[in-house]
Amino acid sequence: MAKKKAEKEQTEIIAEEEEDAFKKEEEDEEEKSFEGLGLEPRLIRALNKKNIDKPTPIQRVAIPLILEGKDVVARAKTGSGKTLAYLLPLLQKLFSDSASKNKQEAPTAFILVPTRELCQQVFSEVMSIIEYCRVQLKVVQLTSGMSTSDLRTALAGPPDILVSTPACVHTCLSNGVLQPKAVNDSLSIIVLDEADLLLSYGYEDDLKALTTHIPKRCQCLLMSATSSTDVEKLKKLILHNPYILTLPEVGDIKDDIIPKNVQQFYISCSARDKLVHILALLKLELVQKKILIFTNAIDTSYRLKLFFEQFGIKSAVLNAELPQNSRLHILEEFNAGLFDFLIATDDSRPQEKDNFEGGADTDRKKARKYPKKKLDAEFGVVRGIDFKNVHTVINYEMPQTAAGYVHRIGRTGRAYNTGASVSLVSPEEEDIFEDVKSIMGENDSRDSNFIAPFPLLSKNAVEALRYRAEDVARSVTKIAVRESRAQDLRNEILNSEKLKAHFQDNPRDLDLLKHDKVLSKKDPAPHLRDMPEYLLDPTTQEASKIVKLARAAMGNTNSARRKGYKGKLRKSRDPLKTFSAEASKRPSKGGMKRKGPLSDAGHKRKRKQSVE
Ligand SMILES: Nc1ncnc2c1ncn2[C@@H]1O[C@H](COP(=O)(O)OP(=O)(O)OP(=O)(O)O)[C@@H](O)[C@H]1O
Repeated sequence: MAKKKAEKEQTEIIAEEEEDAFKKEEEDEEEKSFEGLGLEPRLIRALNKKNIDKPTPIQRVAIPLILEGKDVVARAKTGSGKTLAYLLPLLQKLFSDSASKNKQEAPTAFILVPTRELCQQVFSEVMSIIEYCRVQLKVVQLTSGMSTSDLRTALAGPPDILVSTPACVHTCLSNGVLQPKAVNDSLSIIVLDEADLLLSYGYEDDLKALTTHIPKRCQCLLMSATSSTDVEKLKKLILHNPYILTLPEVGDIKDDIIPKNVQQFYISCSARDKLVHILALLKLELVQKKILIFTNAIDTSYRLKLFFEQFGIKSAVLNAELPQNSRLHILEEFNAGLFDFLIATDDSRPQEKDNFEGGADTDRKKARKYPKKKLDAEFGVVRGIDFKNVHTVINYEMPQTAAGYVHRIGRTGRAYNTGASVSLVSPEEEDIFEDVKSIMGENDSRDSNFIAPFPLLSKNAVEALRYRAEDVARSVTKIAVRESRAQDLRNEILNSEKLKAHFQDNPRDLDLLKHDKVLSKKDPAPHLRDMPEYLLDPTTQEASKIVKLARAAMGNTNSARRKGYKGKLRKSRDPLKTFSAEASKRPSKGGMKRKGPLSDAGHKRKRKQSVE
């Protein structure tokens, strides 16, 4: 009897402990949810509609602090969700302010970004949330092409949120469209997004002109992917409130800025052989779509486009030379999944200082070695642009700095998605590749940033395509490239005006023009478009099949993407982690941590049952 009583007591204690642990887990879970961060139901419903259900680490830390009114300096990896980290609390504040709003003469919130593309991106993001929330907030974006009367019209009202580059705000202050006193009276929150770029894009004077009018009570937020002396400078320039917080999860190590869920690979080959290698990657489908290819020069991107066309691969180019409306449209179409291959040239910023601790000097030296032409100071193909659902980034040419590399590969593996990057490295690019490797960490540390040789492409597969690739490459002459580039530019300039007018009337309409249209007059020859079986190396064919299976398993198809489906890569199905065309010498590399066979939820249910 006594034994039975003791046993019962023991069971009760265990049950209580289990219950406590369960409660704590539930509390932790709640804290990890958007509700637990103090966001209001309208915003959470809007997030659900966008298929966003749980906050990223930066959002978890930043949102409560911003809601409390703290100044925040947030440094977090590319693609970690910094935009929503400041937008959600900013909107919540404006929702509650709008109820008690007095007559204002200037916007309540400024969001300053370094490029027009980012203006558009942030503007669209704010608009989509506001629409889902069904609240009456006015948001405007300013672009440098706007006349004084356009600016005056845009700011009439005034809007609640202004999204702009610092230069446009400065213009408005100088020409009286914005009154300094009104700014001082109305401004209650200012965000500097991609803060590390604002100074290197030459906005220092514009920001200085604005800071004198920022009231002391104004909450200031600085968001940045890298830490740099420029961010420090900005902190001193803009942050009034002495309570400055650097988020605890962000340390000073370089790992912090490199997405861990991007598997990085390289292929060593001569500069000349890059064409046949990239052809093999795409034609044999060894990398998953959508694919963003980077080149350092615009001519190279057209050369690639013309080359791909001969093999029936349709792609679009994106560069600083194209008119702004075309660029925005190309980005929107690519993001909507209307085409799968985008060739971007990101060589347009002459004065960017990419600062990594320890890497800055080398980076700058390298950058100086390659003089750059100024094309459009506000254009940023890479920095901060949210290319949606890019699974693979290919560096056809290595970027000129290690920081450039990080920002390029940060275009994949965004938020909770996974991705891969493949860099084609010629002997001339070994120096920069060494710099990149030194930032990524050493080979033997086997950490997730390690860049591995690409495992799926065998030598035989490359050789089988060589004859065709070289033959086609010869036909893509410098003259052909120049003509196509000029023709494309002429078309895009004409289209740009059409796009402008059209978008004014139909802001959500995308399917107007095709940017992945063919440049050459010749149709691809059937023997190039459809690779004959005998040319396909059996090992690589096997690899290709597995990549296709993985894509199907992940739901990573065009139609699925268009429906907004976000496939989550499972490590076990990822051929890059399980397969090697060159006999599997390398063990697979760790990417994102996967949950065990029993998910947290499963555990919880089981435990609860045992308690009951
Ligand atoms: N909590 C979340 N869950 C899932 N997806 C999210 C979440 N938060 C943001 N995202 C998505 O992740 C992508 C990247 O977000 P965002 O552009 O804000 O990253 P970032 O940190 O600003 O990157 P960068 O430094 O490159 O600008 C976007 O498509 C965004 O919609």
